Amino acid sequence: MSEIFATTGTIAAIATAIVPQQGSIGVVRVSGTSAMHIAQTLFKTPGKQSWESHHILYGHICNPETKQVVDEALLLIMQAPRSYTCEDVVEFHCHGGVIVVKQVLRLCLENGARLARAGEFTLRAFLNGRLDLTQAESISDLVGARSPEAAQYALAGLQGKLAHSIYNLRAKCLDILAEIEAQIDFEEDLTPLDPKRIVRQIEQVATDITELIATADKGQLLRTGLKVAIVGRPNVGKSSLLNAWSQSDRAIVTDIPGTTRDVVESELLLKGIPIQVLDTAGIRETQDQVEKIGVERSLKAANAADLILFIIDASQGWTVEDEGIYAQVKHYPLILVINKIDLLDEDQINALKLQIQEPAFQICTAVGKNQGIDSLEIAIFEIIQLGKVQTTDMELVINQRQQAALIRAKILLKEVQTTIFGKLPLDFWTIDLRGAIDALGEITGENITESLLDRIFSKFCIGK
Ligand SMILES: Nc1nc2c(c(=O)[nH]1)N(C=O)[C@@H](CNc1ccc(C(=O)N[C@@H](CCC(=O)O)C(=O)O)cc1)CN2
Ligand SMILES: Nc1nc2c(ncn2[C@@H]2O[C@H](COP(=O)(O)OP(=O)(O)OP(=O)(O)O)[C@@H](O)[C@H]2O)c(=O)[nH]1
Ligand SMILES: [Mg+2]
Repeated sequence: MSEIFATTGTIAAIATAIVPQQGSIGVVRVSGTSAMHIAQTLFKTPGKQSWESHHILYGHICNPETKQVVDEALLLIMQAPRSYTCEDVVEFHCHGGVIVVKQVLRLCLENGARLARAGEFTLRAFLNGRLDLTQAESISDLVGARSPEAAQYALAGLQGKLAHSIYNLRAKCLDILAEIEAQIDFEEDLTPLDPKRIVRQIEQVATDITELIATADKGQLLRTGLKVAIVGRPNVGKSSLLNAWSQSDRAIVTDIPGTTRDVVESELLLKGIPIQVLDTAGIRETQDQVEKIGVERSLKAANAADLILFIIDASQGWTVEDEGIYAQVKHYPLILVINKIDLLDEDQINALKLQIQEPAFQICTAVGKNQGIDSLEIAIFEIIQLGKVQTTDMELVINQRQQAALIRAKILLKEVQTTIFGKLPLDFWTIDLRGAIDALGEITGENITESLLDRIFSKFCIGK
């Protein structure tokens, strides 16, 4: 057994974010058989207080060797199995900042604990049966959530919504498997299986799996967000767009072409999806050394973006320069932003629109007047949902690991159906069905390898 499976030993870590000279309270968490002993060694209470589970004690944390007081603090005791890890847990609630919590952690390490690895508290919670793997992953998502919506989905996962669906699907597969195996073992005594019914049952499971798979894109968007680059020739209103959209004065706006020299970033949320907006230097042929580098950076930003907002100045029409830039970026997901429409009347706008056939997604704005941001957001939403199953009514989202396992399960279920249609012997039906059951078990952690656990939990932060 590798070390990651070892739940022996008492672990300790700082559980709160540590920021020098900040944070009013800092928590050091200890879990394992020596936790209570460590607390009793380090924590001195005035008078008599009861050391009971789920009680908080007031006192002082002292260095047992020097008798020096390190902090005035609170101690929270949670005795096994009624704790996060299902082990004995004690928490020292100290004063914040870095110095005190580090001293307290060190005292714990000097008195019988070892430093916890990343995710080790949650790993123990998983190994001791408090959480399944999807719930453990949700904790990591909850801590890392970048929007309230993302946090809400993570919480749904923590409460077992996904685990529940997967258990149900796996149970259905197990029922089908049991029926086939009974048929193999007691062929003479049982009425023959109806292949059509089995195929139908498998189809139902596969359909449910497909629905779950469709939530992965949304999960991915909520987790990693979207990188959006604004590109176009100088003076079309790129920086004005960044400012209007992020409701800030992040970028400098002037009527001098070539104002923006470097990539300017701003973060915003669109229905819970974190969006990193990059304003770039206007693209043009230039002899200016600094501007040249800026233009290179613009193209690089466009390259690295998930989506490009290609912006033109409506009052100038679709120019040769626009055409040139468009040729360089048209193979990316792209929205054409026709800006400064306040300078045109309706007929002129319509004429311009007729002239521009290409990009499928076009919007008209006057970002200098704060107009059109709503249509931009609608267009973005359309482009990222394009061609995908509507997932808004699903109250859960899956991650890429879960998606990979579900895709494997689905492929194997299709194989089972092919086997049944091919009239192969019953033994053959069970092979891929077992494979699908294993793939589903990998999601919840019923069927899991060490290296997979290692990969999942090492992504956590220390103390979680
Ligand atoms: N101070 C502190 N806050 C925290 C945590 C923690 O470990 N410490 N958590 C950690 O991430 C989260 C809460 N998770 C927890 C889950 C279970 C138990 C627990 O003691 N459960 C027992 C008792 C329940 C009861 O009395 O009914 C149990 O389920 O048996 C504690 C915290 C968020 N806030
Ligand atoms: N009338 C009108 N003017 C606008 C609009 N948007 C931007 N402008 C003006 O256009 C000029 C250029 O705007 P910027 O946002 O600096 O343009 P840019 O594309 O970032 O320019 P560079 O950084 O030089 O590439 C400024 O004078 C803006 O006030 C708009 O919607 N309507
Ligand atoms: Mg600019």
